[in-house]
Amino acid sequence: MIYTVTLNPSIDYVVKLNNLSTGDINRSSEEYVYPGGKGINVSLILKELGYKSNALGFISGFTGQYIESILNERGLNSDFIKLENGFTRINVKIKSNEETEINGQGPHISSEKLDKLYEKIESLNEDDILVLAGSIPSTLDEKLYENIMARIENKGIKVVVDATKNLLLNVLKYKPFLIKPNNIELEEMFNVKLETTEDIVLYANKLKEMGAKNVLVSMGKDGGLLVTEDNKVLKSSVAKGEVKNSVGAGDSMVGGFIAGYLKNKSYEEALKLGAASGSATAFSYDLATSDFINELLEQINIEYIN
Ligand SMILES: Nc1ncnc2c1ncn2[C@@H]1O[C@H](COP(=O)(O)OP(=O)(O)OP(=O)(O)O)[C@@H](O)[C@H]1O
Ligand SMILES: O=P(O)(O)OC[C@@]1(O)O[C@H](CO)[C@@H](O)[C@@H]1O
Repeated sequence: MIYTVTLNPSIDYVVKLNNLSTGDINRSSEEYVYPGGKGINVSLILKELGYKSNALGFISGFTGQYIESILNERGLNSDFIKLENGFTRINVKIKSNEETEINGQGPHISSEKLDKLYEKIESLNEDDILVLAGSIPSTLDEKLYENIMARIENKGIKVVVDATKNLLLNVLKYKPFLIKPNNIELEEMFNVKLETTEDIVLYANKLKEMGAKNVLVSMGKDGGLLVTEDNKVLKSSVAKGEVKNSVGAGDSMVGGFIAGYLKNKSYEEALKLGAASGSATAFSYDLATSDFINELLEQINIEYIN
C-alpha cells in the first residue's frame, strides 16, 4: 500500500483576477476551492492513475471536515488524526498576471497527537511506500521527517520526500528512495545559483552523496531532471499548453513518478508519467485527470544525458 503523509493539509482557494492591485479592493472573475496539501495531492493523482493509497496526516475544524468529506466523495482512503485545536489552513492562490500564493501556517500538533501518527507509520512494512510531503506547522521541530524515518529505518520501506531546506536535508542520512526538490529549492539548499543543466546535475549528485537514492529536480516549464541510483541522468521535456494553475504540478509529478515506477520498475517510464502528470496539472485549474495525463504523455521526450 502507498501511504501519503500531509502534516499540514489545506483548502486551496484559487482566485482568478484580471489584475492584482495591492492596497485596493480586488474583485475576482473566477474562484474555486480544492482540498490541498502535497501528500493529499499525490494521493489524488495516484487515484487518477489507478493506484490506491491511504492519506494520513492531521486535520482540524470546519476546514478539516471539508477536506475529509471531499476526499470521501472522491473515493480516496484517508485516516486523518483529528486535532481539537485551531483549524486546517486555507491557502490562497491568486492567478493574475503572475501567480501569487499565501500559505497559512497551520494548527499546532501536540506530541500526543504526533505519537498517534508515529504508531500508524510504525505498522508499515517492506511492501509499502511512504510519501512525506509538504511543510510542517511552524511550531514543530525541523527534525520531524527525520524522526519519522528513524522509526522505520531498516524496514525496507521506500520513502519519498518532497520538502524544503532542512526538513529535506535532515532525512538524507536515512536514504530515502526519492526526493523531489525543484531547482529553486536546490539553489536555496546549497546557497548557489544554478544556471546550466550541468550545475543542476552536480548539486543533485551532492544530494545523492548525502544519502538520497534517486533525485528528481523539477524545473517548471523547463522540465525535470532525474539522477538515478544507478547513476543515470535523464531529462524530461514538457508538454505544450496554456498554464491555468501550476499549484500541485510538483505533487502530480511525484504521484505520476510513483505510478510509472510501479508498473515495470523503469525509471524512464516513471519520469515520463511524472512529467506528463505535472504538465497536465499546470494546464488545469484542479489537479489533472487521467485522460488529460494520457493525452499529454506522447508529447514527453526523455533524453539520457549520460
Ligand atoms: N508551465 C509549465 N508547462 C509545462 N509543464 C509544466 C509547467 N510547470 C510545471 N510543469 C511540469 O510539472 C513539473 C513540476 O513542476 P514544478 O517544477 O513547478 O514543481 P513544484 O515547484 O514542486 O510545484 P508545486 O510546489 O506548485 O507543486 C515540471 O517538471 C514539469 O514537468
Ligand atoms: O505550505 P506547503 O505545505 O509547503 O505547501 C502547501 C501547498 O502550496 O502545496 C500544494 C501544492 O504543492 C498545495 O495544495 C498547498 O496549498
